[in-house]
Amino acid sequence: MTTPLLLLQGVAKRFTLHHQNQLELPVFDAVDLSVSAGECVVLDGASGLGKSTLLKLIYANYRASAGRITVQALAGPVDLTEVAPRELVRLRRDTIGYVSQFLRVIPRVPALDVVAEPLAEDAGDDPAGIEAARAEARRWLARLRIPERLWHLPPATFSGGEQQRINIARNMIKPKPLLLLDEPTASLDAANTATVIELIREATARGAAIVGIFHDAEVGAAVATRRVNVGDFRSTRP
Ligand SMILES: Nc1ncnc2c1ncn2[C@@H]1O[C@H](COP(=O)(O)OP(=O)(O)OP(=O)(O)O)[C@@H](O)[C@H]1O
Repeated sequence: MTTPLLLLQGVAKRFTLHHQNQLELPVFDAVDLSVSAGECVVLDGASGLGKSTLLKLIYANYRASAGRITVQALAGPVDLTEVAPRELVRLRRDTIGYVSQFLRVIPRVPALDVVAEPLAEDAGDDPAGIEAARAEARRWLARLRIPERLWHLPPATFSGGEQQRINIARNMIKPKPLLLLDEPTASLDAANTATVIELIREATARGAAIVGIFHDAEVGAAVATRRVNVGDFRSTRP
């Protein structure tokens, strides 16, 4: 059996609401989940059950209240529940990708460079590497149908769907072993949704492990290799 790329063992999550007399809001009692290379696990469950919370735990945006979250990084396994900040930055650069619904706009940086940045960063000062990163960014922008006249403008004024496509390109351009997708097609039209389905399938085909949330049932069905209901990880319903 191959080692899973991502392994959650007994993961619990409670939020403590400090402005409400330290009220405890339990979300997960015990999450046990293993995801291997080439799998696309689609998270199901009614609104508020904890789908986004689970992705944020895996991305280490949220701290688990108990349990272990192990990811296979280049240098070996890492427990995300006790990772140091500097190691987390490295993991997010090389191992864990996260596509949220919204682009965090970087003022004054043109779309082409926003998309090229993850590859350009690895190229350092090597001009050929930087040009290769920008060439790859052009391919992603074209594939996601961003009109060429927008490539040299900062995405702050782009439409919701255009910003979402820039976000997808930026976060998928560098192939990473683990990819977390939080409704990547929420604002996209049919043609671009179809392209994103292709991109997700290509990522699983190259061996990425993917965990995703898709409110569009057709998209979820098109990409899932397995479905998991997050309601199974809690004893109480909200
Ligand atoms: N930062 C937070 N502080 C307090 N409570 C939170 C926080 N983040 C999420 N929650 C609570 O955790 C529960 C799960 O929220 P989450 O966003 O993960 O649900 P979801 O299944 O993704 O919902 P939806 O499908 O509506 O997006 C909700 O009750 C929510 O209010």
